[in-house]
Amino acid sequence: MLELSRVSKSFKLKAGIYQAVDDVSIEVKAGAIYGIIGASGAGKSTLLRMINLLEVPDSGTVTVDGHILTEMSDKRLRKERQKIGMIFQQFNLVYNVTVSRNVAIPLELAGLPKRERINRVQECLDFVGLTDKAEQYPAQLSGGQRQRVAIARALANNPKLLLCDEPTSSLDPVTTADILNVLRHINESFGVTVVIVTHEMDVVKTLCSHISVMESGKIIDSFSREDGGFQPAAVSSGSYRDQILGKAGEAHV
Ligand SMILES: Nc1ncnc2c1ncn2[C@@H]1O[C@H](COP(=O)(O)OP(=O)(O)OP(=O)(O)O)[C@@H](O)[C@H]1O
Repeated sequence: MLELSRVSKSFKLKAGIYQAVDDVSIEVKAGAIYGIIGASGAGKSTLLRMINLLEVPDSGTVTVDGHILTEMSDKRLRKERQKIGMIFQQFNLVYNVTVSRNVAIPLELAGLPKRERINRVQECLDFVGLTDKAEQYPAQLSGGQRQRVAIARALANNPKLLLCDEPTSSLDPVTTADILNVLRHINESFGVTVVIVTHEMDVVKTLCSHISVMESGKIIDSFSREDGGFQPAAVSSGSYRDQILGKAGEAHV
């Protein structure tokens, strides 16, 4: 479904070049919920943003659903991006328009006729349980409700892939559990592949079938709980693997 092959990204800072992502390769199978965990500054968000080319890699290739995004024209890329939804820690809603308009915006950009747009907005708001908030403004909603609007917006164009950048880091534990359930429901109901970046151990523990640990711009460990088989860590990721799996290999999702 998704393949990052030897992607790197550096930023020019006053102090010099900073290597945020360093020669990373990952493969995400269709239908997976793939977690990327690591400390602040490890390069997780930069890596995630390279999947839809919000951040253009310096080198390496990004392939989504058989299409090589890194080789596409801008026009083609805009089209392909419609198949990739994204949600953020700070929701990134448009605050001066209503909830329903927020969800409608990607449909307008995709050129969907008005009647179909209205129906699709309603479907998406129904799915996240916010039908009654359609004409409210984001500022009138709680954090969890705002993230639900962002999820509805991300789902509007029926994406095959949903990218989640610290989606629960601004939320309390109860609301976090609630949003994780919505993400699981999207994965199970629509077969949407989910890639989630987080520094919260509980998020990957409860949600993810595959996990990569990131440190200093590199993936230092990757493992899966799906088939009970775990690849040995290239470099020990110590507490992450142990805490996620319990004593290595014993825990199951
Ligand atoms: N646009 C940018 N310009 C300069 N430096 C950047 C830019 N984006 C990210 N960085 C730097 O790259 C490093 C990795 O950032 P990134 O946000 O990918 O890490 P992260 O693991 O997601 O951490 P966090 O959870 O704190 O966001 C950080 O040191 C950050 O300051």
